[in-house]
Amino acid sequence: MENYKFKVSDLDLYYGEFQALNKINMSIKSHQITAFIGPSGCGKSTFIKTLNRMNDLIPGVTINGEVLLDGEDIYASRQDIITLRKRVGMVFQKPNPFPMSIYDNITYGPRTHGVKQRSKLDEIVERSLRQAAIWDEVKDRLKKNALGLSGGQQQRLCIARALAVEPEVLLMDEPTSALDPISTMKIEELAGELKKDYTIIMVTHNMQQAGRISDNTAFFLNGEVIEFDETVNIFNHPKDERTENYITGRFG
Ligand SMILES: Nc1ncnc2c1ncn2[C@@H]1O[C@H](COP(=O)(O)OP(=O)(O)OP(=O)(O)O)[C@@H](O)[C@H]1O
Repeated sequence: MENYKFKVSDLDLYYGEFQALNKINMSIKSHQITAFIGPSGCGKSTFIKTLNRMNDLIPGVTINGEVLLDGEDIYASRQDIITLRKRVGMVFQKPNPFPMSIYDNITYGPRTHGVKQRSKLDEIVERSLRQAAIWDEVKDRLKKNALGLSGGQQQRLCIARALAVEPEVLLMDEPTSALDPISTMKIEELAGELKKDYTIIMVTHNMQQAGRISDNTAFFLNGEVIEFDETVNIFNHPKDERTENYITGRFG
């Protein structure tokens, strides 16, 4: 049997009367990078947020269908959102460090989950920052405010913060769109490293990026998944004409 982390069936999402997602069916494999591409407003961000329940608590949002994480329905009433968000972490488009020290940014999540011992917190800080490939740049300034870091460093700090609670999945919503090319390259390399330990799901506007780093790609259009396949197939032999038109730059 294939090793699927998420299995999404017939997922619809409405903002009020407006249907933003229409019958999404998708199985997402563990320890791979899955990319979501498609023109602006097609539902990529809305969909990625359904995977850790970031939008069903918005007033007026209705969700139908099923999202299984390791076979368990994350929308079942017994599901605890705090636990879900610990398992499925998220990094946003704009780096959003908390206005506090680098050390406190990283330890915020673990402390919330009850880790108090100083030596344990120190260990988490070093491990997370190393995993996010930023340890060497910040190890001598852990007590300095995180807002003093560059944009690219802030984004790697946010990745480290997400990793500090040892999630299983990392959702990334256009994590490099606010970054320069060198920082972008670092985050792409990092994603490639992290997939050994985590399942990574990423929204990107940048098709070259999807082509470079993802194993699987879903093409979204008007709230539907038009095509979902291995990235090499999506880019070299798309089955749907709309996918082909999009990846060859004919619209979007
Ligand atoms: N909170 C909200 N309330 C009402 N409509 C919303 C809300 N968030 C998104 N939408 C609408 O849902 C649709 C999908 O938006 P979404 O942000 O998921 O698209 P996207 O593919 O991620 O776009 P982009 O690439 O521009 O970020 C859009 O028409 C958007 O206007």
